[in-house]
Amino acid sequence: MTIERYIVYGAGAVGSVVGGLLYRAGRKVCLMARPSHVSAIADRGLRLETPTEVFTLDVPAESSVTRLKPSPGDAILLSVKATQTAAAAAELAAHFPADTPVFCLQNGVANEPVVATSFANVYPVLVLFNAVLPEPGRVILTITDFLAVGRFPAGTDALTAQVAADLTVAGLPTREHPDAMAVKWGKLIGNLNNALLAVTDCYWQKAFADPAMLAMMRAIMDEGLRVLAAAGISPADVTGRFDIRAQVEAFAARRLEFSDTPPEQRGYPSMWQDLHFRRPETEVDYLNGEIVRLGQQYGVPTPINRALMAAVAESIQTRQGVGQFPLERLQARIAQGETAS
Ligand SMILES: NC(=O)C1=CN([C@@H]2O[C@H](COP(=O)(O)OP(=O)(O)OC[C@H]3O[C@@H](n4cnc5c(N)ncnc54)[C@H](OP(=O)(O)O)[C@@H]3O)[C@@H](O)[C@H]2O)C=CC1
Ligand SMILES: CC(C)(CO)C(=O)C(=O)O
Repeated sequence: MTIERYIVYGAGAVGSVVGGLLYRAGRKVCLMARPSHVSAIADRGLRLETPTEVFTLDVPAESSVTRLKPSPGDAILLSVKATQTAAAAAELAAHFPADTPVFCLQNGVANEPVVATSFANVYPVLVLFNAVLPEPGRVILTITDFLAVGRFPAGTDALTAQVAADLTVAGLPTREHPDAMAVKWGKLIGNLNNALLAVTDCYWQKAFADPAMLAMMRAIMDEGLRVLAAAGISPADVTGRFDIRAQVEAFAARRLEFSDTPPEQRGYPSMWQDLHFRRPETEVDYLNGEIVRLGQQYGVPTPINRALMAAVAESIQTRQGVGQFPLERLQARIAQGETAS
């Protein structure tokens, strides 16, 4: 099979960037998005802002899959939050044949197994860029790095090669990886910090310029790595620079450069966006929650990730948005948890 059309299911921040750039590169694309985003795109086009360019795209967008006629060259790029994966997979399975390839452009490690119960060809995709959808019809790509794609549960094939090539031509450098789930475990360790930045109201560049935030990020990731080691899970090193501690050090060395990031270039993690936009839920159960559950199973204490989960849950419950737990408050909560356990 050759992919002839990309259907982006759940075109929010990530899906709009990927779908928009693929469309701009001449690929056939349809975004499946919420009605407000679809009508803004129909009225004014999709405004895509990257660190170097701003352009508007008349990319096709629909709010229901029932408006699409399935075709043998279709591939689905799934970019809903992990909390929405089961519902998305059920809707997709009712409309598309079971051999339709589904690429999971999502964080966490729980999406692919769910999608694989309905679809035979499932592909984990590592997304290492930051995007924000501040309002319907407008998406901002703030920090760009690279993507990686493989088959689920393992391997690569002709479609991973095509997707890597298509995304790379579109301006999103993408490599194939034979153990993409191990790559996703590695990404999950970094994503444990999403909760920290959300509850302290911080963006990536500022966090990497702040020694106290760096120390906390390291403690969060170390706890996660201890749990994975006990569980026998080896997160993959995709870049050759994926020693997480070394990365933190490297970022620390760029402190001055990062401490002066203009507002439009600030990278806020997806969970910060969830709290900021007062969304009803976050992915915390699929990120820090994985570590807490595995820690429980393998007898590794996880007071830091537990405290982060509780802080995110409390922020959602009170609907007070980001920044409800400045670092000192969070540290006090962690200490309380350590004493209690
Ligand atoms: N943003 C980022 O920088 C990055 C995010 N990621 C990961 O990528 C994934 C997507 O994140 P992100 O793009 O930020 O999330 P968003 O919430 O911005 O995008 C998901 C979109 O899908 C929509 N949606 C859900 N169900 C449907 C449906 N049935 N039909 C149409 N639209 C639907 C949601 O609408 P609604 O909100 O109304 O439910 C939302 O607009 C997550 O797993 C995230 O962790 C990975 C790397 C970077
Ligand atoms: C890549 C990164 C860390 C970008 O913020 C992300 O995965 C997220 O926001 O969820």
